[in-house]
Amino acid sequence: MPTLNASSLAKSYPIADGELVVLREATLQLERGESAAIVGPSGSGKSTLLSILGTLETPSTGTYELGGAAPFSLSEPELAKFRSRQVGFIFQDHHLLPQCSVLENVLVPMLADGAAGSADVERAEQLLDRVGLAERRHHRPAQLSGGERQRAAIARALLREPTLLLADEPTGNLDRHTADAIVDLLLELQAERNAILVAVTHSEPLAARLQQRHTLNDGRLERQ
Ligand SMILES: Nc1ncnc2c1ncn2[C@@H]1O[C@H](COP(=O)(O)OP(=O)(O)OP(=O)(O)O)[C@@H](O)[C@H]1O
Repeated sequence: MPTLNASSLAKSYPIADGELVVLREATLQLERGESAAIVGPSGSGKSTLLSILGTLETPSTGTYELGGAAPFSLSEPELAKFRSRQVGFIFQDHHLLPQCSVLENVLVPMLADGAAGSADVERAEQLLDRVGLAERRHHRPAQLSGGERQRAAIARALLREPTLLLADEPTGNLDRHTADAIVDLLLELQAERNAILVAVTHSEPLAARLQQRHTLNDGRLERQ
């Protein structure tokens, strides 16, 4: 069984005169260490698929297993713990908390289990060192450049050594040079940790560097 095993995922939302079908058929299988790009036109369901893989949304039909577990059969509190341990999220807009320092932001994934301990702080500091932000750990996100904020977001996503890294347009707000450096860093860290990476992107340079390429068209996912 592959580590990530998504089979015939579909998602629809109720609307006034029936239902809106956003995802019709998405099947995706990835082993640890593998990466996939999800490309497709705006509104084709890419973010919806990513939300299901990240267990933030439940599919209407289909099955999903990650690391041998079936997350959608867990209770809500168990699912929240599963998600914080197994999935790291990187968004286009970094989603860092503006009132917290970079170090505090990197520790946010520990909050699902209560407070962060001294070993967590040590790991967060090592990660910040690894992403080149050691000197910036007590700064607020507003004091960082766009590329530095994305480095902090990558460190946060990796803190719990998740099985799955999900990235939604991770280079969307960056210039080409900064974007290339962020992709380099992301792929290096993914390889070091043997994690799965799934990235939704309109960026051809990013998609070209991932192993699998899938296109979503009108809610149907096809491997190319
Ligand atoms: N909670 C919701 N309720 C109703 N419709 C929704 C909901 N979430 C998404 N949709 C609709 O589902 C469709 C697909 O949205 P989604 O954000 O997954 O597309 P996308 O491919 O990621 O688009 P983009 O590239 O523009 O971000 C859109 O028409 C959107 O309006």
